[in-house]
Amino acid sequence: MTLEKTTLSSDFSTAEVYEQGAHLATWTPKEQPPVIWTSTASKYEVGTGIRGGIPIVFPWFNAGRKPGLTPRHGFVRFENWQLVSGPSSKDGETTATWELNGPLDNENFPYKFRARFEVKTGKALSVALVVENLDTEEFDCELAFHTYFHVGDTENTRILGFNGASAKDPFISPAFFRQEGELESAAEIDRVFFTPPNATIVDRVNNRVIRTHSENASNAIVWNPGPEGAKEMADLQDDDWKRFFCLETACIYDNAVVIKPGESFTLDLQVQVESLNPIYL
Ligand SMILES: O=P(O)(O)OC[C@H]1O[C@@H](O)[C@H](O)[C@@H](O)[C@@H]1O
Repeated sequence: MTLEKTTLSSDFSTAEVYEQGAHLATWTPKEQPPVIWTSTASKYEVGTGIRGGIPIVFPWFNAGRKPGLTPRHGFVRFENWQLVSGPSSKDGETTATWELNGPLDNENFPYKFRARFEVKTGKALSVALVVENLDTEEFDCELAFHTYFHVGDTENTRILGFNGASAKDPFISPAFFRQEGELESAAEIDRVFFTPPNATIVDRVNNRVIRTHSENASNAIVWNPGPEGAKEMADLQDDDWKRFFCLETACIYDNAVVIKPGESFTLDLQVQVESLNPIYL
């Protein structure tokens, strides 16, 4: 069975969003390489996550904050979301919205909720995940956009914005540390920052910078599997670790969000691309 996909085209850029997971797979500004990347080895199968794009992580991140939470990164990326509005175009931007209603069949999150994923593609890409609590009890949850960014060479990429931030990195040690200096490579890293994902990605090979901004996120995570990790992942080509890294927009760990009955929380992300200015080299 093939996965249903919607294409949002605007005067400036194109986005493709799959119904399964409301998964934005690509975002490509006109006459440029993709900014949001998906693996050519990705499987587009029912019940299997797409390797790339913007996987929506909810209601827990990774293995979650207590034992026994499966699947990794929550279950909504494997569910079919419904396109409820759009795509519609106005003033050079195209928008569309998908919706998913819970509870779903997961004993670890039995609450009634509505999740909406809003996409706007134009000169910039804007996405928002709005989670509404329709239950009689409050719940807490972790949320993330696990975004895969395309760069020419992860080892020749700078990521500016996390100098001085509190951080944790399982590749280094389980302890907290302070990020000293900017990230001078986007390769072989799994680092959680306790600061929002307001960053400038300097891609010297594609001669451009990608800017990311979020109003409501509390954490940023930078992840790339490196050469050994990529070999172990069936839906990545062996050298794909050179072509992408994830910069995640998140509220995780102690920044998990409590949503009261009748209230909602919005996780947002804006992505812009511009030519490389030598001040960033
Ligand atoms: O393979 P998944 O579930 O899409 O997750 C991708 C990666 O996500 C990262 O956040 C994790 O730290 C990695 O361990 C994991 O491999």
